[in-house]
Amino acid sequence: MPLSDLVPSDITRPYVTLTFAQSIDAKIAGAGGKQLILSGEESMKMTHWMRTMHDGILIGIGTAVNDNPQLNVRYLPFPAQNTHFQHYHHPRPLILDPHLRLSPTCKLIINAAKGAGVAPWVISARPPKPDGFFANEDDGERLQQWEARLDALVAAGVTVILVELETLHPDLPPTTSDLPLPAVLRTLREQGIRSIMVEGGARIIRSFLSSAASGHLVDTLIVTTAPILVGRNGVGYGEGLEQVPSMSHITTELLGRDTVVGLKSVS
Ligand SMILES: NC(=O)C1=CN([C@@H]2O[C@H](COP(=O)(O)OP(=O)(O)OC[C@H]3O[C@@H](n4cnc5c(N)ncnc54)[C@H](OP(=O)(O)O)[C@@H]3O)[C@@H](O)[C@H]2O)C=CC1
Ligand SMILES: Nc1nc(O)c(N)c(N[C@@H]2O[C@H](COP(=O)(O)O)[C@@H](O)[C@H]2O)n1
Repeated sequence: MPLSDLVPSDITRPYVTLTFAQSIDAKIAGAGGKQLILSGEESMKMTHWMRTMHDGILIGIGTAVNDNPQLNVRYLPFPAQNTHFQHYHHPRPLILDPHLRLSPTCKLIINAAKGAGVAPWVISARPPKPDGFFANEDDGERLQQWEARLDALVAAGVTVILVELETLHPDLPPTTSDLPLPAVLRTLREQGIRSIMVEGGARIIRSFLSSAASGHLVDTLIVTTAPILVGRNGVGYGEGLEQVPSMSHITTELLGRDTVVGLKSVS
């Protein structure tokens, strides 16, 4: 049963499962962001099962650019015939990409064209208008370049969904180009996405875990820990995490050589 069938239909955001794989020294990638295969065969299968259970799979543009991921369901046994599982559900890839850095030739787009995945949605924000007291001469060019990238992505089959950036006051420019997660989630729910699996990377994990101030945004946290040490040059997500959500333990499972820990939100 898809997870979204368990989610009440009147909530204002999707159900959020935050999940990633880490080394025992809590690194999710190697030096310089090098992608690491941390999960063993069994826990990787678990990740792909979880992908079938969610409407969407959300990553940040840093991961999309660095890993060129596929985010589809590939590592599961062929579904049994004559059951309700005639084929697996691929989640919709959702990329948080304020500056539209996603390449129109990335695997997500190529796969969707071949039917090996679902066309990605990019969530972005229009750069501030180049007028008013705070405008500078680069703004116009920046907006033009962003619009050209928008056209290229749309031509490649990507749906671009826009949210408003946060400002301290309507007359002031945005304080950050990071997309406000409550608005992102609300918009996704309005677009019919009832459950998402957030896979990372480091900045996105940190943003979701720090979101306690804006009301908790993580319902379930599932962390695979592989028996690998990466060392201090690896990419971690814990630095600067001040306010973390209150969560309680659900389960600890050994999958092959990995340990998988599940926590749920305490609201
Ligand atoms: N082991 C694992 O399970 C996983 C590991 N990874 C690894 O993570 C690394 C990538 O992580 P990282 O470089 O941090 O990139 P992320 O994938 O976390 O993307 C971060 C970017 O997303 C954009 N963004 C938009 N809104 C937000 C927001 N609210 N909060 C944070 N970012 C936002 C920004 O783009 P902009 O800069 O354009 O403003 C930001 O730089 C890679 O090395 C990858 O291999 C990734 C996923 C899973
Ligand atoms: N569960 C898990 N284990 C690992 O060892 C990983 N490196 C990741 N990474 C995430 O999966 C994406 C790659 O997905 P595809 O194999 O291309 O479908 C990668 O970008 C990370 O989000 N996850």
